[in-house]
Formats: sequence, C-alpha cells, structure tokens
Amino acid sequence: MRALLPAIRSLSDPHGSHPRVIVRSALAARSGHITFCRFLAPSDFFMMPRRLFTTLLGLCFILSSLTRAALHAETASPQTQDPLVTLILERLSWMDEVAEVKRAKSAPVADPAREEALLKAMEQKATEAKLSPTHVRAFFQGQIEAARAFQEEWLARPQPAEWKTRPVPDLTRDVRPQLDAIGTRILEQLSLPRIAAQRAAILTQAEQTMQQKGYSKAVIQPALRGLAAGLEAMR
Ligand SMILES: O=C(O)C(=O)C[C@]1(C(=O)O)C=C[C@@H](O)C=C1
Repeated sequence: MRALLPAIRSLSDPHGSHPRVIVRSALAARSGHITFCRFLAPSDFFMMPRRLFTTLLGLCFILSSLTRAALHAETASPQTQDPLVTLILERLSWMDEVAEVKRAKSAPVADPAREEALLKAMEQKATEAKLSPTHVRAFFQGQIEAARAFQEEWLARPQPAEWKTRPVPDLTRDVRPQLDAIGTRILEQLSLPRIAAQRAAILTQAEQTMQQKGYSKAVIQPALRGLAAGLEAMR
C-alpha cells in the first residue's frame, strides 16, 4: 500500500501543484464553507498522512468483514422461537402418547368431560390473571381441536414397531398433569403485552414452524385460530 502512495499522489495532483494548498486558497475566500468543502475534496483525501490513510483503510476492511459476518449470521442462524410457539408444539408433541393410550383402551379420541374440565380450569386462571376468559377458552379450544385431529391422523397410520413394546402411560397420572402444566405456562405467555406487529410475527412463525414439522392443515388451522384468539386475551 505504501508503495502505491506516490502514484496515487501524482494522480490526484496532475498539474504539479500541491492539492491541499489549492483547496485551502480556493476556500479562503469562502470561509463559511471550509469544513464542508474540505471533506469533499478528493485530492485532500489522498494527501492525508500515510499512517492515518492506512488506518482508515484498515478500518474499512474490518467494517466490511464485520458486516459480512453479521449478514452471514442472520441468514445462517435460525430465528429465535417464540415461547408461545414452543409451548404449542410441546403440547402437540404429547399427542402420540395420548393416542396410544386411546388405542390400548379402545377409547374414542374425544373426551368431552376432560375438555370441559380443562377449559373451565383455564378460564378460571385467566380471570385471576386479568386475561379475557373468552379469548383464553378460544385459545385452548383451538389447541384441543388440533390435538384431536393429530390423534386421529396418528391412529389412522400403522402403529410404529417401537410403540408396540412401550408401556402405555397412565393418562390421568402421567400425561394430563403435563398438559395442565403447559397450559399454565401458556397463560403466562399470553399475559405478556405485545404490539400488533409482534402478534402477527408469532402467528407467522407458528404457521411456518408447524408446516416445516410436517403437521397437516387439519392440525395447523385450529391451532392458529386458537393462537390468534389467545393473543387478544390481554387487551
Ligand atoms: O386428554 C386427552 O384425552 C386428550 O386427548 C387431550 C385433549 C387435549 O388436547 O387436552 C384432546 C382431546 C380430548 O377430547 C381431550 C383432551
């Protein structure tokens, strides 16, 4: 770089005059614009002390590397998953076990008594948390509908070999308390204030993630309908 500086200087000074002197004298009559014009004069730029010039070039290089690294990080790392989306997926991830219990007991997927008990409990908690019980009910109705659809699809497929040897869990003792705990965590998330753009982003993320994970429309649609209602529970 240092070897190039004389050549750069001669390019910026084709008539042999010292550019900084020319700029300074030209600007002397227009004192109000000196700072502005000095920044614009390219010849002035080339006459900077070498050390400052190389430092600036170094800074440019570092800045461009950082920008490239940031851009790469943005495209390479996955978007952070909103806890609400995680909780909806966690709830659904229990439904293969729940379906296996139904298969083992030859019980129907839908259990209206359990649904009503769960919805009442969540409404009660919503009221205590100053959330709209109507919206919270709609949220869980959506998730229950999604859970039913998933179970029906699961049971329509041949039972995976590894499930045949697995012990069947106890729904009341092992699984439903887990679903209730997820419900409580969901209510905490629904209590967080969010602007419209954040609510829209969560809905988009939920839809995209569920599609990527291979859930059917019959599962995704009610889950999203419930989520949209739940996100209004705060207002
Ligand atoms: O607990 C069950 O038996 C379930 O199948 C789970 C669940 C739910 O999503 O909470 C889904 C369908 C039933 O009608 C009741 C509840």
